[in-house]
Amino acid sequence: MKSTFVVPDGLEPAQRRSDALAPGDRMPSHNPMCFGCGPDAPNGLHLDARAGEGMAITGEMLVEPHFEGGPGMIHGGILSSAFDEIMGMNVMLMGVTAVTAVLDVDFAKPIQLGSRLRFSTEILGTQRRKIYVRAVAHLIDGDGNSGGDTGEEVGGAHGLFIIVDPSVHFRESRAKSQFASPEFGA
Ligand SMILES: CCCCC/C=C\C/C=C\C/C=C\C/C=C\CCCC(=O)SCCNC(=O)CCNC(=O)[C@H](O)C(C)(C)COP(=O)(O)OP(=O)(O)OC[C@H]1O[C@@H](n2cnc3c(N)ncnc32)[C@H](O)[C@@H]1OP(=O)(O)O
Repeated sequence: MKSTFVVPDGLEPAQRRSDALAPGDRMPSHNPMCFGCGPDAPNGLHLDARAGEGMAITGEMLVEPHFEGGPGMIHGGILSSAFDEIMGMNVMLMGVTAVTAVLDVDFAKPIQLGSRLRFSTEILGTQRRKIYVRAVAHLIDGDGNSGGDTGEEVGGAHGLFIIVDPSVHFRESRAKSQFASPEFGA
């Protein structure tokens, strides 16, 4: 994978929260209408994410016909959104609220509509409020074999997430959401 994103040396290891989900458990959606993970978002990605070992998680999604960019191909913004979402969900393992400051995506290979993608993502470490995350996307083979990253690697990403106080960060916007829960300052 090619990237110009710089991960600083000397990161602190990220700490998994004591009550984090067990490996293999489905990661809950943080908002039913979230474009990335919300089950009720009508045109959303419907990413299905599972907790992994350590500071890692995995996720899967189907490249639906309405995710088209070039003829028969996924739109680059859709793949970017999927990386943003899956890395954001990864940060949930730490039990903090963080927002994306930088998203760096390597569109390594074309991805056709109808493909199934498997994401693997891991928190690399932290530095004060900064959380560095790395992800890769593989095709799942046509037999539905999602047990491992056996398919072709088609993309990669880095994310820099910044820990925020949700009661401050979402103070003005949360009234616009039907689903803002108390931790967002409701
Ligand atoms: C879809 C939205 C979901 C939101 C989720 C939130 C909570 C949900 C709960 C659970 C989450 C579960 C799943 C999440 C799923 C998906 C996640 C998607 C996340 C998003 O999609 S979210 C939307 C896009 N996102 C934004 O809407 C952010 C707009 N933005 C800002 O709100 C500010 O910009 C902020 C807060 C980022 C920083 O502002 P600030 O004032 O708090 O902090 P400050 O500037 O002091 O930076 C502190 C340190 O970060 C370094 N730093 C900052 N920016 C940098 C950059 N660009 N490059 C390199 N370093 C940077 C500084 O250099 C300093 O570093 P140092 O410690 O070394 O000094």
